[in-house]
Amino acid sequence: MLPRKDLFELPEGVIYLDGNSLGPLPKGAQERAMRTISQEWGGELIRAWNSADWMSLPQKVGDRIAGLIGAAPGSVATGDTLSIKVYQALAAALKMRPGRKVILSDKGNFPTDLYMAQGLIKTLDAGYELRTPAPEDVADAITDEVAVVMLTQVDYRSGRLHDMQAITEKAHAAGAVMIWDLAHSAGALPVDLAGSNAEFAVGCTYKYLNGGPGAPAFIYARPDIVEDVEPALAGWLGHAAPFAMDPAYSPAMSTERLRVGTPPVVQLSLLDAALDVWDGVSLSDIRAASIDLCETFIAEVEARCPMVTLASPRDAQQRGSQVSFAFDPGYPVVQALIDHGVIGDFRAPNIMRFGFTPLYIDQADVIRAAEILETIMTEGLWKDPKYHQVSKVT
Ligand SMILES: Cc1ncc(COP(=O)(O)O)c(C=O)c1O
Ligand SMILES: Nc1c(O)cccc1C(=O)C[C@H](N)C(=O)O
Repeated sequence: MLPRKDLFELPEGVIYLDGNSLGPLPKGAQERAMRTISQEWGGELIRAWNSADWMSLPQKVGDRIAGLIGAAPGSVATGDTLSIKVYQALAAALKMRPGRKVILSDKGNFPTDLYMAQGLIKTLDAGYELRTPAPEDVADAITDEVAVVMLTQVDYRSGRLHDMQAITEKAHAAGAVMIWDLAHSAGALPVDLAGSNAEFAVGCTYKYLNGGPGAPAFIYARPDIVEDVEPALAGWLGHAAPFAMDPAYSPAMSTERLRVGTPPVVQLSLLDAALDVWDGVSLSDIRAASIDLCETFIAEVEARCPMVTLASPRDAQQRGSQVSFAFDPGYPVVQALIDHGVIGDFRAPNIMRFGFTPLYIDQADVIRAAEILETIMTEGLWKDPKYHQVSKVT
């Protein structure tokens, strides 16, 4: 059943190992976006909110994402950016634990998650503290001072996987609220969000869900607590009756209260079409194929390139759907790889990062990518000065 390369627009001659940063364009998505623009917006104008049912699109897409992360229909809202959703989840979670002053994350978390916590702490000015131990020390750092544990399940740099079930249980045993960032999990591996019992989860849709650059983010609130969730950003589309235009805010009685303003309709319809590639796909099959691809890549690269060091967990069960290698200087090596048709990316200070997406990457791609890396390393092609010019986006 896998891979399903024919469902994607992939440029000829490119091995794309960066779907963990920006997924490729699914074939139906372009047509759907064009239809939304020309027929719905162009032809229907404002009537399209009803005639094309734009108003239901955020919830419809939320339900499709819910199906991919082990959440119940109605428990996932879409819109805004992941940074905003992190802020909302954290602000709501802190309100649920008055008297506790510690936010626990880890020092490997993606910068925006940490910045959101730092910014919120400053805004609240109520003595909150952000603690960021090493990822492997998080479980031991969960104490009864902790209000919220906020972690990204798969570390964006190393691919290290937190044990969602065990950490959530530990957080709850200590009386803390749990927030998971699923940016590098949704569409990458099976997630049992409802089974984990976490209160909140957030994520983006432009990586493994292939929603395109700037695609809307998502937020989950556990159904049994949602009516107690206090929205920090009380936007009109999170109101129980937006078109009542009531000057007083009254939140929707569902995760919809975590919506803020007007949904990005073109991106949402594109994402809706992009999610079609998951029809009939089992995430357990994806996980098994992803592990095979990662294992092959590690074995091939280690056999061919002794100068690089594995910077991801060696145990596949402790790793998401990416493999990182450390090398100094990694940046020009990645630029040379891109120039030779293998797209991965570089993360400072010295990480060469490769994402494995079984929907459109197969074993032959992985072996070819390792061969090209070997040529670049053994022939020193990366030393060419043109690969040392630093771009804005790495
Ligand atoms: C774990 C994680 N959180 C947040 C973000 C970014 O959030 P935003 O979509 O708001 O840029 C990323 C990637 O950019 C990420 O990997
Ligand atoms: N969101 C991105 C962007 O707007 C530009 C370049 C990269 C990104 C990313 O998503 C980076 C990604 N979260 C990472 O894991 O590094």
